Amino acid sequence: MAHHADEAARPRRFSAASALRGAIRVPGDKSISHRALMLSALCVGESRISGLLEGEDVLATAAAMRAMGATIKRGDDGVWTVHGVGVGGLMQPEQALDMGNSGTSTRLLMGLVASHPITAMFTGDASLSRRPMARVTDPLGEMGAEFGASPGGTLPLMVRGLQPAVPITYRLPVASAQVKSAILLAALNTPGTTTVIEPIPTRDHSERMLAGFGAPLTVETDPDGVRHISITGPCDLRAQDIIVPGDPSSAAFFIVAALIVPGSDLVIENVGMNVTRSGIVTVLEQMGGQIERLNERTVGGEPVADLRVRASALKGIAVDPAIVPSMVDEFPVFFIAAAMAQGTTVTSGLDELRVKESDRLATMARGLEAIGVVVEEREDGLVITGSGGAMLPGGGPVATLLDHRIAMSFAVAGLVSTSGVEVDDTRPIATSFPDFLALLDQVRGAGL
Ligand SMILES: O=C(O)C1=C[C@@H](OP(=O)(O)O)[C@@H](O)[C@H](O)C1
Ligand SMILES: C=C(OP(=O)(O)O)C(=O)O
Repeated sequence: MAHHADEAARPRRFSAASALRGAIRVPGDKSISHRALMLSALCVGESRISGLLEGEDVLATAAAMRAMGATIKRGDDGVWTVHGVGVGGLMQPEQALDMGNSGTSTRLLMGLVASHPITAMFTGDASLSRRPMARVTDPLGEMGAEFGASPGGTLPLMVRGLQPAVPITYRLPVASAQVKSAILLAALNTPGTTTVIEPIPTRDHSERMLAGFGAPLTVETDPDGVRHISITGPCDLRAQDIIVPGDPSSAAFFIVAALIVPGSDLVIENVGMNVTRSGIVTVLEQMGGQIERLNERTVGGEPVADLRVRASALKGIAVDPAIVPSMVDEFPVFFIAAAMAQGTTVTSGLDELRVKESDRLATMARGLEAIGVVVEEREDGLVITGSGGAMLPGGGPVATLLDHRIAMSFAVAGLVSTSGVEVDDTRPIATSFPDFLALLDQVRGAGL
């Protein structure tokens, strides 16, 4: 797994672009790709996955599932085949599971290990080793798993699973699809009914895919609108053919780029439009962004559309904190859109951004300052004064702190900058979007 420690940083200057045009396709959804590999590895028989994201985070999940017994291969046609071990059949990995930069791999796999009679050591890069894990070790500990963590409860962390594990009813204290999913995955091999109570809805890919694989999963919404998600285990999963739709979080960089680069008219094909993920489109439309949904359809049990995005005069807004979970990873690039809007954009309720690959509120605030944007950092959000469509001054270098989304966001900012934006390291982009730079070069036209 790449930790980038052994090679030099790869800085790049991103300069102003002329109109973005044409049609592009973004790679497969990262959240869905992780889950497709994990669930396929828990079936007896062969599953086939098309459109799998081949980014470093997903490859970390593939390597871990192989280390626990699954056979996972990529065909020359890009389709992945997985021969699983069956629920209950995970084997003890011989070496530490290297999770690289990936929070999703780490937290979901801890759930799987928690209800198997195996012990696994989880390690990761400097960014992942700072991220909080108590949010998963607390509920998984209630189910009977044991943990040996570094002081502060961070990686490296040892997980000893229990079989049979104990079913729990757990109310999520943070809005986190990773925590919800870790518990649901542990529930697959746990006798009895495990219930996750989700007061604030988060991405529901786990629920959709578990049901698709035949897990006995029920979702009930109580009179207060709170979701109760239950699985009764132990249960078998049935091997599937899965098509992974394009990642809206990756599409977001091109949506924002096309909105802010004058004269742009860009089609982004095959973008996942699950409402638990599409908040960025809603909010950009509220700001005046012209985003047309074409050819709406269902792919692999998920809603998908092609998006036609045209350059638009954006207006600053106050973003409703209720929409935050459906665009939690899109705030870095959203802040670039806000920097180009007319007026002030106010965001709040973004505490979770402080515990992502970097502290995304602080990292974005410092980067925006470095390129001449007026920004106020608050405890739970940023307040950004937009340029009203005028080019941003530019500058840098912007510190990306091992955070792929920071690197891509400032690459987009460079497209509307007078003097260019220097990004200190583009290597982290491979975490989620290995083809990002090639696609950007494809649509950006001639630099000024
Ligand atoms: O479940 C998932 O696939 C993810 C959930 C989110 O994290 P949290 O659950 O920590 O909010 C998101 O930020 C991450 O990129 C992917
Ligand atoms: C937060 C992210 O991922 P993870 O938590 O899987 O590292 C992300 O991709 O923005």
